[in-house]
Amino acid sequence: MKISVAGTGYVGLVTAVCLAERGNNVTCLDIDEEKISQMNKGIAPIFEPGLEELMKKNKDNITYTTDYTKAYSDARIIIIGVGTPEKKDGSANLNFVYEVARQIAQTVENDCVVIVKSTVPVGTNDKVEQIININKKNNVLIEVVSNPEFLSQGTAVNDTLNAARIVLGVESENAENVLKKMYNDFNIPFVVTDRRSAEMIKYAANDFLALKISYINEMANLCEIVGANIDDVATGMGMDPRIGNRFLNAGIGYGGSCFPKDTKALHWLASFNDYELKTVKAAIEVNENQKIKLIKKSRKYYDTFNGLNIAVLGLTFKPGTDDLRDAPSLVNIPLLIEDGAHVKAWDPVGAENFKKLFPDEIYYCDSIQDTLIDADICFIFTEWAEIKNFPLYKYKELMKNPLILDGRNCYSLTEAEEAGLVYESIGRRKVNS
Ligand SMILES: NC(=O)c1ccc[n+]([C@@H]2O[C@H](COP(=O)([O-])OP(=O)(O)OC[C@H]3O[C@@H](n4cnc5c(N)ncnc54)[C@H](O)[C@@H]3O)[C@@H](O)[C@H]2O)c1
Ligand SMILES: O=c1ccn([C@@H]2O[C@H](COP(=O)(O)OP(=O)(O)O[C@H]3O[C@H](CO)[C@@H](O)[C@H](O)[C@H]3O)[C@@H](O)[C@H]2O)c(=O)[nH]1
Repeated sequence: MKISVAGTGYVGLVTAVCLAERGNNVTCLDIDEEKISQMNKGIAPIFEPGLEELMKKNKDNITYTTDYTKAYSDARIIIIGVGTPEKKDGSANLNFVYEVARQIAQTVENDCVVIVKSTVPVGTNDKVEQIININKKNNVLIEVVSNPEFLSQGTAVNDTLNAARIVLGVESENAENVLKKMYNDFNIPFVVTDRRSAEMIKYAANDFLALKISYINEMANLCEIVGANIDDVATGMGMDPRIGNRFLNAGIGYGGSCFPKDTKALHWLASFNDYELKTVKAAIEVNENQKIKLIKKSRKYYDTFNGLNIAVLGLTFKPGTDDLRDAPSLVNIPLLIEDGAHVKAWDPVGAENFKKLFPDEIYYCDSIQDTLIDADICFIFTEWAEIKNFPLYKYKELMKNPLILDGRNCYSLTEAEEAGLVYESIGRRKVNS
């Protein structure tokens, strides 16, 4: 049974490769010729641990193409994994999804099931089905199913092969059976529901996690004011199984390709339907402020960044990925530059992508040590293991002023104090203060 996947980003490519790993023949389609040419050479176009190895292992079961007729005409399952980025008003841009729907309608020659894996607002699957039915050239049955994706970047392969659940939003028994067969060898529990509920599950889950992060960040902000320590507060909260200890890391806010846009898209959808999602709105507002928290803290030490040497450790929105979408670095670094700072930065995998956006404005270093040389301040935006394990105390002499502003609580307060660093982190009381 031929499976085709539209879009070879984090979701499309990982899904395709994992389906191949479970014994399926998969065709990957993208409009980006550069990506397709790289993948045809066995190179993964994104940094995702384990992905390139699985691409190589399953190369005989995966075809890469830019030709949608070749991908769709004889496919029995087509998975849509194209982007649904944020529009200016916060709503989701569905143009890529609808374009794929039109291309499917023009080309499919057999009965087939179309799986919408992209994150889309409630009602989008209905619209995809309409577009296909209005435009289809051949007299075939094309069913549309919602099957949202829950993988996280950096652990995408493992998350797909060992997901907590597979959500199937179906409107017919046939579609349900086709999907259950495709996922049979994954041995993961199914949640079977209607299409609209499946679409809603994805947003409700992401927004809940975003809310959890904004909540702990607000608790951290209050801890700073009243003299408590967020590490201990989070530990104490997280041991209650009703709360759980994950997603309670305070910091400079959530970034990435999902939480920022999915909170705004759900809030927009609610407003469009005359309902105000107050909790989600609060999560968004808290996150916006949290992102510039370190800059605010730095004002205690400097009125201006003009002429200062600033070291930046970590550029990506989280460790384990080369993705910069909505990363706090993208908000903070322009503020530093505009104020006249000389910025040097280090990131183990994200520097190349950052260079495409800021080719000359900052200096890219090959090591953490080089970044620290002569720095007046060191900002930490991402908790890469290399940064967390770096013995700052050994290298503090390299800095002009050993002031560390840590947005990801990478070091223990005791460790930092003993090392003689001036160390500011998020939501933690200074030892003996
Ligand atoms: N990134 C994640 O961690 C993640 C996790 C779960 C769900 N999602 C959702 O999955 C969707 C995809 O996200 P992503 O991060 O993989 O996106 P991405 O931007 O990394 O990849 C999308 C790909 O689709 C391609 N594309 C655009 N139009 C196309 C067309 N007509 N035919 C074929 N390919 C086309 C683009 O060239 C690009 O390579 C989004 O809706 C996102 O919200 C993402
Ligand atoms: O305790 C925490 C956990 C995360 N974050 C931040 O939250 C953002 C998102 O992190 P994470 O959820 O690990 O990464 P994503 O790859 O964006 O994955 C999220 O978004 C995907 C896209 O929809 C979903 O599929 C995943 O389930 C969901 O976790 C990052 O900036 C993290 O630094 C925190 O600040 N504190």
